[in-house]
Amino acid sequence: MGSLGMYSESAVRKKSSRGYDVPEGVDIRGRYDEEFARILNKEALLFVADLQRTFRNHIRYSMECRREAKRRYNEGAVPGFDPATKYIRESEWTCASVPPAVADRRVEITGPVERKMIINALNSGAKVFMADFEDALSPNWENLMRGQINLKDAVDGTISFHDKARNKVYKLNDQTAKLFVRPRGWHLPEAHIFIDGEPATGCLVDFGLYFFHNHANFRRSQGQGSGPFFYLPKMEHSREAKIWNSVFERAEKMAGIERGSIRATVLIETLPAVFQMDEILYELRDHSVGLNCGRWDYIFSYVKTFQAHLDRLLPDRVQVGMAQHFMRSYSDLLIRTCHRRGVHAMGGMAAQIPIRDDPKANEMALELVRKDKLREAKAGHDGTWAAHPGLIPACMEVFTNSMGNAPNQIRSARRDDAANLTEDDLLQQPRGVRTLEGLRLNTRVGIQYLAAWLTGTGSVPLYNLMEDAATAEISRVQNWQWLKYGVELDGDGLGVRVNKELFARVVEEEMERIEREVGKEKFRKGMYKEACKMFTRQCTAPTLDDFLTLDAYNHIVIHHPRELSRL
Ligand SMILES: CC(=O)SCCNC(=O)CCNC(=O)[C@H](O)C(C)(C)COP(=O)(O)OP(=O)(O)OC[C@H]1O[C@@H](n2cnc3c(N)ncnc32)[C@H](O)[C@@H]1OP(=O)(O)O
Ligand SMILES: O=CC(=O)O
Ligand SMILES: [Mg+2]
Repeated sequence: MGSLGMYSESAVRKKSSRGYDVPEGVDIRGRYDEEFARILNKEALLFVADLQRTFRNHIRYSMECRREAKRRYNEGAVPGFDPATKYIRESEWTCASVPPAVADRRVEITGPVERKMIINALNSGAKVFMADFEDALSPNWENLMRGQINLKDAVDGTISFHDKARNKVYKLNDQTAKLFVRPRGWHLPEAHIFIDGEPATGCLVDFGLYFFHNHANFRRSQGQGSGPFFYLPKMEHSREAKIWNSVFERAEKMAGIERGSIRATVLIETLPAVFQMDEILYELRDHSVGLNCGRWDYIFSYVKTFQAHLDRLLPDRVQVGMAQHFMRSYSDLLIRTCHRRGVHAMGGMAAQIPIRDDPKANEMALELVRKDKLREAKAGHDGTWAAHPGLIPACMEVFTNSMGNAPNQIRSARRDDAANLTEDDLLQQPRGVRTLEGLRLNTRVGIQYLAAWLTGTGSVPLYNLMEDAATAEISRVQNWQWLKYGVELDGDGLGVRVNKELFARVVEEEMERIEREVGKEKFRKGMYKEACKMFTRQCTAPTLDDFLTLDAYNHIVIHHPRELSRL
């Protein structure tokens, strides 16, 4: 448990906030629950408030810089390497050595912080489980607070789950995966916790509460003396990594643990960040365990960054794979950068999941996953992601065949050849066609994903693929761009220009198809109509919303006493 020594007496003064016992300046507007109150105790809230107060101006400035960069890209600029930080890219330095507890990360499973899934993931045979508050989670109050409770029980080793329908009890095995936690991105507020009259920053809430309650137990039971471990999403610049580094240092100081105990893997999943990989590792050099190719957000970011560049339109979403030159270049440069700096270069997520009712289709899906993992292992990645426990044996086999008994390829796959990759390689426009069927699929997937998200589910199987916030974003921004610029699509061999009338017809027809596919009852009870309205607005808006989940978030914020609230 943390010490309160660094905070003043007045700051810990007791004040009631809708039943919660809170420090001065903190207001909890989410539903009261006795179990939540154990997570939201005064000391933990004080720690979160301290992080918020210390870093809020830095965060605000970083978000302003994002807006400024967007303005430049929209005026025709393209991202590139920063001449001012050439010395960081060109000088020789390494990150702190990899903690033994996480030397071998050949397969990592990911999933939302849902109770049964946490147990299944920790028992899955993967080396690491990334518990997700981000792409895979709909961040409503219940999910977030239950997620914190679940993680605490997981770290304590006491987590269990009784599936009453199947009369099955879930418990942890003796051997479990190592836990990493992914807090939300910098852009998302937490509107159920106000600090000094403003919504808290979502990721500081996720990180702060998890760290406060678990650092000691984690280091004892999981980290072999180091940790806790994190994944950091959606950064666009090393200044954002610098904030995380300072957050970690402050947390270590509060906990009285050695500097460099906390370790994090940064997802390189925005286009600007690929030009900042050395700089990001440099800022986090005492706290880093590598980088990861977050390919889905990366594709989303390519469209978003080039939203106003008509000469850089993407083909249909299904055609933008890792074999495209710009994607392969990104993965190769990430491997080279990480290995030069002595840390893991993690691969990403293949979208295929097991198909239970069709063995032939299942084998084809597995084969696609194997092929993707083989490319990653041969390229020099140290491990990869799996979306489902059923994929772990295949991923494990591919990486073990490639790496043998070595825990990783940090020393053996230097990939110095990738040092020659240029800005042009990283930005090369992907090849492929844009089709009416692509517009239809984007629409069908986007609406169904949003409908699930609004009802509390952040990752879903759709058409035998995993869909989450990152994959759904591609559907949204691609539709927006095609509509905005009246792009010509291939519609069964005929050129069809996208406009509002065509899109309205596509939306109507795809809604009918969704209703047929999910059944009338589920369609009526679900939030498909609300999702359709939201998705349509986002695709037809005059300016592109930065994130799908920012608008949608307003619809899942519930303040107590019960009232729907808009930020
Ligand atoms: C772009 C990115 O950011 S990728 C990372 C973020 N995305 C994710 O993490 C997605 C994680 N995966 C998932 O959420 C799920 O696998 C889905 C939604 C894609 C598919 O879910 P379902 O259709 O419910 O899977 P299915 O019915 O086959 O599940 C079978 C069993 O596996 C379990 N399972 C499935 N996926 C996972 C997982 N990722 N972690 C742990 N357990 C899982 C289920 O809980 C179920 O357990 P049970 O048999 O004990 O009841
Ligand atoms: O977070 C992972 C991604 O692909 O996006
Ligand atoms: Mg992502």
